Amino acid sequence: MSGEGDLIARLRGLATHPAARSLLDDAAVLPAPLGRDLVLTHDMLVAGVHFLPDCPAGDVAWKLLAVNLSDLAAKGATPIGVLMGYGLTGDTAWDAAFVDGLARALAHFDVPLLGGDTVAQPKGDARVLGLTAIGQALAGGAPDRRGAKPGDHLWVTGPIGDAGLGLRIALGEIEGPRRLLKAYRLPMPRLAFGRTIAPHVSAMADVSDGLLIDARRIADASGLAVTIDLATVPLSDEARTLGLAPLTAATAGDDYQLLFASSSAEIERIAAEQRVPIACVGRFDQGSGLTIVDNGGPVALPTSLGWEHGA
Ligand SMILES: Nc1ncnc2c1ncn2[C@@H]1O[C@H](COP(=O)(O)OP(=O)(O)O)[C@@H](O)[C@H]1O
Ligand SMILES: Cc1ncc(C[n+]2csc(CCOP(=O)(O)OP(=O)(O)O)c2C)c(N)n1
Ligand SMILES: [Mg+2]
Ligand SMILES: [Mg+2]
Ligand SMILES: [Mg+2]
Repeated sequence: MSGEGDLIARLRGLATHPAARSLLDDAAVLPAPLGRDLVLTHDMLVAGVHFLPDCPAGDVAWKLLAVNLSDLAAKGATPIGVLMGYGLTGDTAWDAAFVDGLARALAHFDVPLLGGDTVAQPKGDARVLGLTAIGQALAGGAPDRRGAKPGDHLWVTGPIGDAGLGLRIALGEIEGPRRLLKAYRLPMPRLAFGRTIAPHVSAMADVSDGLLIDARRIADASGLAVTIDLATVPLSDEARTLGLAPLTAATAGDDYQLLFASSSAEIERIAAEQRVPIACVGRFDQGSGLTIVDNGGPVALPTSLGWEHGA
């Protein structure tokens, strides 16, 4: 396999949904879901920024799909299709492994590849990939980051911090169980949980950049203050064994857990029913900004609350 035509020929084998028009047309044509809002998101992955150059191509394909589906999960949406942007670097074995991994990921989430674009990247450039995910909101609409109310609790699904440790394992900085490496390379978007709790939240986002920074974004968007107790950040047993500090976990990012504001008693019932670990990590109040405490005692804010590109 080499070149644009060959890659598209391979992708054609995956794009079997009629809306994809066998990747022979200028665009995909998808019937609009009747009476439901469309949810649209686009996230990119760049080698050296989001994944290490030695990451297996199939895992990169999984992550490209999963991080976008995580944004849909945060809107309580059901995926209905994706469009992919692909940069060719001339490494044809990598391309073939990527397509195989993408096929597995699409099948796992039962989401059709509808189209995309393929371009050559200048020699030596880091690999760049993009994906647009299209979802269908629940009949009640999609939760917003702007809807938190004073007195709402801040909840997060767990664990938090495993992916950050997985990155350190991938970098060879520490040794640790393979499950942590997988948390970094193969995130699992919380689609089913997001869909079920969406009607019971006042605001929701996924945790991509870090628990603290993403919580502050919900607070800022809602015009409120948020207080987070580090003692309640849900760490995995493996992370505890490795001595992960809650503050490190809460600023590491790459978690792809759901973070939401709610005052509903339904939250704990749904989490127990779906066996999704959740933790109440904070609370929204009148005011502005982020305050962190540890078991109620004051803690100074770190200089960085999480990942910001170009910062
Ligand atoms: N280059 C861009 N063009 C248009 N909108 C953008 C661009 N980059 C980010 N956004 C928008 O800014 C908002 C925040 O982006 P981001 O932090 O990447 O969201 P998320 O963490 O949900 O992926 C989203 O509404 C996103 O669609
Ligand atoms: C090689 C490597 N270095 C560092 C990181 C850490 N990192 C890079 S981007 C990022 C935040 C998530 O990516 P972003 O593109 O900001 O996703 P979005 O917030 O748009 O969903 C994190 C935690 C990583 N994932 N891989
Ligand atoms: Mg984004
Ligand atoms: Mg995102
Ligand atoms: Mg980000």
